[in-house]
Amino acid sequence: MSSYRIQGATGEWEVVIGLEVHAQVVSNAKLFSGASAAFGAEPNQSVSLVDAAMPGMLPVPNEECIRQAVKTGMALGAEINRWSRFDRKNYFYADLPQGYQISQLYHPLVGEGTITIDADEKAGIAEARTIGVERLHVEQDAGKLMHDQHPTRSYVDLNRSGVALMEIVSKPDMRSPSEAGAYLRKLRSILRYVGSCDGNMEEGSMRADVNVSVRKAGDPFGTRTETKNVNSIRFVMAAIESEANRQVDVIEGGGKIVQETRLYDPDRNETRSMRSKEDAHDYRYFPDPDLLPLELSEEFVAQCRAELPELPDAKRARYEGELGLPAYNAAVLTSDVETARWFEALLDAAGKPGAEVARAASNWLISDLFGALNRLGKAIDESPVSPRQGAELLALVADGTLSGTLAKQVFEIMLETGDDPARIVEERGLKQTSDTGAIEAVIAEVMAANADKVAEYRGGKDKLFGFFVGQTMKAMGGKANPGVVNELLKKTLG
Ligand SMILES: Nc1ncnc2c1ncn2[C@@H]1O[C@H](COP(=O)(O)OP(=O)(O)OP(=O)(O)O)[C@@H](O)[C@H]1O
Ligand SMILES: [Mg+2]
Ligand SMILES: [Mg+2]
Repeated sequence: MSSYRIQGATGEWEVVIGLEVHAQVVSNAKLFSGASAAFGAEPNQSVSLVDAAMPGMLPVPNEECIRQAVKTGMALGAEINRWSRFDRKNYFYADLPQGYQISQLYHPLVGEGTITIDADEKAGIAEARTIGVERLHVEQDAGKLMHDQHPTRSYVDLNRSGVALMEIVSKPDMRSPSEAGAYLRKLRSILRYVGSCDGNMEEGSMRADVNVSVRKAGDPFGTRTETKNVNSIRFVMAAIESEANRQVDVIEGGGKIVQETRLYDPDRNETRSMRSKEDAHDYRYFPDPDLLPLELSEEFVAQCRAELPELPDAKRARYEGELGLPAYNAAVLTSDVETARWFEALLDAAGKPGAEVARAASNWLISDLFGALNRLGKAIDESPVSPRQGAELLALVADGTLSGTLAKQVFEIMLETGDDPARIVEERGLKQTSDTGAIEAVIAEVMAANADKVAEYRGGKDKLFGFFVGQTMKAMGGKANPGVVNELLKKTLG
């Protein structure tokens, strides 16, 4: 269990967190209409008669959206309900032309599953934890109101109206802001592996409703508040922290927590009441009469399962086991699907090498390539160096053409010019030399110029060996094979 506690006047408080995540489904068309679901179109350019709720229009479920949700459910290790049903959730708001949202309350598409979060000592997560997922259902998104386009009017953009969302509801299993952060990162990673949601929180394609309550350890759960539509992991963590502290203050001040919807204000780092229980919506849920229940055939379910890619936990275990990578490398390389893809393309280009080369490749990717991408402010799928070029560079190191130092120089030139490493080595004469005659000649010069140090070394000052290596390498412009230099120095110095 997490050791995260809030210190109040009356003792320590435990924080209980449950997250409802809305994830926009990757699909060409919307959940019940053929209009485009793409982000970034001009306002109201992707609106069909169904999305605008014209009278007499009938919804038709988009099989692709259902497929994405089923695959996501499978990736969460959840039960897939072969029979589910759509319900109308009725409420009145200007961004909702139908006057109701088609959702699934009573019979969701996906039942209970789990998400495992890793131990993270720095974040105070002592050991890996399995967080329960209550359900996953599909529903329609609403449109977007714009209040900043005109001094006295609000505009509505219905492009998002009817786009498919997956609502993924966790159990109240998290106990600290860090655990909530880790849960969201892991969920986002899984969604991206499956390809069912791009997980882009800035563009709003993944957002979280944050349910928080506090209690003394061992007590029953307290009353929760729900902070709606938080759009970054950092804000989710901050909202939990501030809301939990607020609740402790209220309770210790003799007050009561009311179950209510709140909003997080990042500028003031506080949550504010949006609507309280008294004016809580009665959504008057009922089965949508325009839609038949969803019945999934065995073939459809089997096909979804067959399409499921290797998922982050399995991939990581394979990297550690089959490829023999250190645990840290395996974790870093699998945490995000683009990185794993790049790494696997690198291994493919290297001809599916054994453990030693795989490890060298993983180290190079994590330190050199990530370092460079960081500097350039680029994501891995925008890397100026391709996996094939990376593999070629690593091969030049493996066959002794390049030393580690030279490889770094060549890599810098690759980043600048986009050229292949072999060509750079050829054109700029950056080859490492193992020519013993040339190296011996340089060693002789170095020893002549440092006769005093040679005497000290021979008198027992072993530490000086590194000095001679350094001098020799420097005199050879970094191009000598360090193995050969070491060997020859040992022989010559005695
Ligand atoms: N005492 C509690 N403290 C913190 N979180 C809780 C507590 N009880 C329930 N939760 C969490 O609150 C969330 C409830 O979500 P759910 O979708 O079931 O209902 P809802 O919020 O009432 O409905 P809506 O989808 O309309 O917002 C879940 O994530 C659950 O884990
Ligand atoms: Mg909910
Ligand atoms: Mg809710």
